[in-house]
Amino acid sequence: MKIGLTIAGSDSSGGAGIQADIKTMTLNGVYAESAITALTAQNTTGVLSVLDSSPQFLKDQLDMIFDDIFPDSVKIGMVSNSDLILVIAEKLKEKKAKNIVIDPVMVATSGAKLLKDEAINVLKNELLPLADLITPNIPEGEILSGIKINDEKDMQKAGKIISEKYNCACLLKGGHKINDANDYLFENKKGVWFKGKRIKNKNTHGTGCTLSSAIAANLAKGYDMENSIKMAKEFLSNALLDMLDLGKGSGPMNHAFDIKDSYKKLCEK
Ligand SMILES: Nc1ncnc2c1ncn2[C@@H]1O[C@H](COP(=O)(O)OP(=O)(O)O)[C@@H](O)[C@H]1O
Ligand SMILES: Cc1ncc(COP(=O)(O)O)c(N)n1
Repeated sequence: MKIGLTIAGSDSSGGAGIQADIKTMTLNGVYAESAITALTAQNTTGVLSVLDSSPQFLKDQLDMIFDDIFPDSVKIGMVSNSDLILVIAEKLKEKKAKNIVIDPVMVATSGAKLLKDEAINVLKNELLPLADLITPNIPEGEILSGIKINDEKDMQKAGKIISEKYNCACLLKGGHKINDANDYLFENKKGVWFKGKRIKNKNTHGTGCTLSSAIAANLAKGYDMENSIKMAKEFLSNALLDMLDLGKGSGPMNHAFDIKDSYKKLCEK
């Protein structure tokens, strides 16, 4: 059994964060471990409050994980302050973690800020250089590249800048209304598009978390970067296509679309 680790925040509504990551890794055939950076009180309409883990407690979680069941890949999501970012950077280096996927979560789909302004430079200088892959959305891509992104040409420029700056692969995600949900990978001096049909579904809470943890699961299983992304995008599209409709805002997807019949029976009991 291959092992995936998610280092991220808990989403009380279950659609994003740690909860989305564990479901995604599990349903992609990988055993999931978790180190929780923060508890959020949130639902599909927004984030009410956030309780950060202490740096010492995050350190303890990472020690217990790495010293026992060593993960084959690591996905990092919401980390709201610089002290926690520094703990993660130090531990990833100390433990020689591999296959590191960083989703540089800054703002939730609902609009809530999940990364403090003071932490952006620490994220850029200490954590991103450790990544094998960074998966920014368009607004995050603008902050990391320093350029405005208005079309697919700009996505290509920004993806190249980010990849070269942090010496890793960069998957710039096009979910934010620029195009047909096409994502752009820049890796080893070359770019490739992952085409996606935009699905008419307002329930996109947790798409970024789901994509990055599916990629991490595939890397854990030994797939290369391009195939890991291709399969992860398929998984995400299928979860969106299931048209689950929960909550008053932008709701979660159905990660368990693939086991629907047996799952449905369980739900009916
Ligand atoms: N309506 C949609 N239909 C199909 N794919 C989508 C849709 N919205 C987002 N995606 C895909 O979901 C993934 C996450 O993208 P995005 O929403 O940009 O990230 P984030 O959740 O970090 O803001 C990307 O692969 C993107 O192309
Ligand atoms: C704990 C946590 N982590 C990440 C996200 C971002 O997810 P999304 O941008 O898809 O809302 C979130 N809403 N909550």
